[in-house]
Amino acid sequence: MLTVDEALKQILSHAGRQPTERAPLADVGGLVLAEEIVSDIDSPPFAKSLMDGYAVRGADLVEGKATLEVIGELAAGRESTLSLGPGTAIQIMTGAPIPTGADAVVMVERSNREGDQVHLDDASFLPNQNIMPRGRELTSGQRVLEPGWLLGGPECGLLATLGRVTPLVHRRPRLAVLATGDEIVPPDQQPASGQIRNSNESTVLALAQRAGVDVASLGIVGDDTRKLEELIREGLQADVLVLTGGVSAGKKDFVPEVLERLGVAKVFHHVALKPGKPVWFGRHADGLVFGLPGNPVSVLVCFELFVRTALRARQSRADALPELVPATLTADWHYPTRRETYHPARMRMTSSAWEVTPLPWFGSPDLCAVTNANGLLVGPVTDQLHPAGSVMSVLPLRRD
Ligand SMILES: Nc1nc2c(c(=O)[nH]1)N[C@H]1C(S)=C(S)[C@@H](COP(=O)(O)OP(=O)(O)OC[C@H]3O[C@@H](n4cnc5c(N)ncnc54)[C@H](O)[C@@H]3O)O[C@H]1N2
Ligand code: MOO
Repeated sequence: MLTVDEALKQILSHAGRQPTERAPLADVGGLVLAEEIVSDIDSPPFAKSLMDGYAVRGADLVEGKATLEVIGELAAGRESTLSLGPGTAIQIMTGAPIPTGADAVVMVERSNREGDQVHLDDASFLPNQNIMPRGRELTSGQRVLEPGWLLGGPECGLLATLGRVTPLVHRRPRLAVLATGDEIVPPDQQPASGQIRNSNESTVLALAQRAGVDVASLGIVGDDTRKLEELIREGLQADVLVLTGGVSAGKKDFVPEVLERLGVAKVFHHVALKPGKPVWFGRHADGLVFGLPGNPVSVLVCFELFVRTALRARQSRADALPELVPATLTADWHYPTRRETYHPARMRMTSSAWEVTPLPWFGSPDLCAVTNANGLLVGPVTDQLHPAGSVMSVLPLRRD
């Protein structure tokens, strides 16, 4: 059986790429850039004042002191026609262009104005202070963003600075989810004897929405190959189709055979993972299909490990793989397991490191325990006890 690491490598190599498109800057937050961005401007475009105060010639100040004649005023947004001669100052606002002749700005708090005269007293005065030179942030011709970068606040702000209002991005992935199983009923229904409500769809939709993906729900299909085929066909229109249930060894576990019959090429089935062992992954012409085991925590773990990685890889993100963090066990943990286990846990940052405490948990159907978790503690294959103080790996569960 594949290990989790081997399965992740398979996902990276089969993920494919989302097509690229130009999108309005207002819509690209959370998407991934697909072009190199080279600045065609200097920023700031002119030397500007970083403070409200007086533009001066450093040579006029002795130990930060001078009395100067104020010859004008400069607000941000105005171009300066004034120039500074010996013994003069110009009142200037933050963001305004530095006038010719000035080489420092003294903050207004260090001044005392009397009519056209200003007395300056700035004990910490330094030449060139409070001026941001032209091109200090970036210069024309400088490469500022690379393909594969996630567009967050600073990146979108920088694109706006450069006037790049329709950047080339990887199209937002579309994910469709289909829950399978005769016993599953919609959450707004009262389950009859032997039935349970569909929790997996809501779990997957919420995780996918938070991952910045467009989502569609295909509802529930019973264990009926003809109906399954029909709905899977519809689901294959999405970039990523996620099915839940019907992938293990039961007599009605039809999902793998129907997928293969519809031309989805199996990449793997079964990973040495708990929960989530029967997970199925395949690809077709334009997209990917995950058959997640029906148990609710298997769905969560497989989404965090595999679906999220695929979504990131399809957008060419360099950080596609799950990022585990080291954390110190707060108490002895005896968890003998023959499959690498992702166990609900609470992480806490101390002054110097992460600590982790496994939570009480009754296995893959126990979703309730996970609502208290902020991480999945990785239990390696072992029958040995992990003593308190051991450094373990944890997969953080981000809720923001
Ligand atoms: N003989 C074997 N039996 C099982 C194996 C195995 O290797 N050999 N694997 C076990 C493991 S591990 C898991 S996990 C489950 C997964 O099985 P399936 O993917 O076929 O899932 P189902 O049997 O359809 O459902 C499992 C469980 O989850 C509940 N479920 C299903 N869908 C939903 C939903 N949408 N919302 C909430 N709960 C759902 C379902 O009622 C079952 O209780 O197989 C083991 N068996
Ligand atoms: O792997 Mo199953 O997901 O243990 O419950």
